[in-house]
Amino acid sequence: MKNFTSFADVDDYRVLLNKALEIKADPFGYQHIGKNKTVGLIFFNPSLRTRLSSIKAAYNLGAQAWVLNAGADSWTLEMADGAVMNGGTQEHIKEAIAVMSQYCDVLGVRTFPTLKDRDEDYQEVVFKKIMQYATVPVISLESATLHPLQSFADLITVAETKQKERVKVVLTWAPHVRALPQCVPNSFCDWFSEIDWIDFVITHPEGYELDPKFTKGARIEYDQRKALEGADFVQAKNWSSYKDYGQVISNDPNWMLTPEHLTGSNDAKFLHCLPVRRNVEVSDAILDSPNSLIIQEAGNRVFSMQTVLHELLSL
Ligand SMILES: NCCC[C@H](NC(=O)CCC(=O)O)C(=O)O
Ligand SMILES: NC(=O)OP(=O)(O)O
Repeated sequence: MKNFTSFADVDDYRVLLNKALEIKADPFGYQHIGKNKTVGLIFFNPSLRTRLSSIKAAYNLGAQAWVLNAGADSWTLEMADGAVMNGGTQEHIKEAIAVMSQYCDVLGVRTFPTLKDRDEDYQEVVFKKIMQYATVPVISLESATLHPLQSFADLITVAETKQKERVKVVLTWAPHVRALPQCVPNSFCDWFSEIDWIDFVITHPEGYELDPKFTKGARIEYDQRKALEGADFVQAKNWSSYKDYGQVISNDPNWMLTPEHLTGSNDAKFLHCLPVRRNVEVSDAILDSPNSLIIQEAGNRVFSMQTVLHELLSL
């Protein structure tokens, strides 16, 4: 693994997953890996989990971490090649990333989608530019289209919780008050459609189909109840339309997950990447039930990041 930006960067998920479970069992057992190493973290949008779990992961490995909130903490960055910088932008991303690469051994980057220009978002224009100018390995802390550290943490959570060999995992769309990115569901599909011991089903209202590049032929069931039948795990998440890009084309409140929705499931355990809008996406009764894995899942963000850092700092 040279960088960590999607499932495709992982040589063998089984090896990575086993490493994560090993690291979780002995979090401080690999401190030689991070000795005298620095993890750089740059955020172009807000974060609670990714920021703090990344710092904790670096600490567990014996490395130091610094964080830059681009725009807020630094100069206003120019993204366009060939720009005449006589306006509001003060420093070009070209120098900024090259300079930050001087100050770390691995660089974590969070970008964001425009939700306006699908081509620009899905070509990962900003993220690719950063990768081009970085001289150290790059980790996606969530890009315009993917959130691999989240999906890896979700996989760790399912793997350590499941009670039987094969499990059914359902990704369900949920209502929301805003138009949200497709990163988390895209990434969940990118990872979970590849796991040989998972029967993976996606459910959403018609019109919310995700990019087939990420769903990779996974079963789509438009009837939410039917999709949830026999489910062992359910991950709820809102996303805006890919087809009618960035739009909220429908927002049926009946899609909000409640215990009643799960009566046909196999006592399904509940996942959500967080932050979650209570009683809009999911009811309190689900979030606060013993079947809710959301805090354990967020805890596993430390171990997904620590495992990835372990790989990239060992290069
Ligand atoms: N980093 C994890 C996901 C963050 C983001 N959620 C949000 O923006 C929620 C904001 C709100 O609830 O207003 C998303 O869905 O992609
Ligand atoms: N799940 C997640 O990535 O959360 P943050 O946006 O708070 O980092």
